[in-house]
Amino acid sequence: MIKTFFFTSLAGLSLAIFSCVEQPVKDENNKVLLELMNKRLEVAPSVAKSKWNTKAPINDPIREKTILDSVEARASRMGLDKHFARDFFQAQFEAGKKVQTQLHEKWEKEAQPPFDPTINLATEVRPVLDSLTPLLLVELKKIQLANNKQSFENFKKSARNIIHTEFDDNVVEIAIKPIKSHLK
Ligand SMILES: C=C(O[C@@H]1C=C(C(=O)O)C=C[C@H]1O)C(=O)O
Repeated sequence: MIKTFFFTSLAGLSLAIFSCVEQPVKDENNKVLLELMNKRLEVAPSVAKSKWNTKAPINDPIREKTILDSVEARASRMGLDKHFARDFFQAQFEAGKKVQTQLHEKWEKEAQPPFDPTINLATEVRPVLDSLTPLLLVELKKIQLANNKQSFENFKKSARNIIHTEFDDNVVEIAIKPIKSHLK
């Protein structure tokens, strides 16, 4: 009886210690990834403004291909699944383009004149996006390595908490979709 009690308590204690040590580490990984995804989305209004002024199309497949090719090469060097990396970045592009489209539709309705001062896409805006790429890849690698006990549903909840409310649920869903297959 005493022996059973002792072993049950020991098992309970080990479980408590294990969850205290393990869980925050994984949550922290997801938090950093989601914060970076949010930062990337926060650049979209500046991209939208610049394209509104210059009337450039929202979609730029050549620029996307350049980023994706470099992402694949970096992923391979890091031992990160290049298909996962590619899908993830394509999803970030789609989420960002959704934000840009929503803003252009709003400005269309409001007959928004060109913004002043003009923000230069190539020299001021895109470098911010490029600076986030290697940081996102490092966090993706952590997600790939984690033996995920955490469900996609939990990740989705964290995503909604961390990604700012100016980005609607649809934008969040688009951005997190490729993570689904990596969190059981
Ligand atoms: C952000 C831009 O708009 C779109 C989204 C991209 C992105 O999220 O990196 C890249 C190219 C465009 O299709 C851009 O043109 O730089």
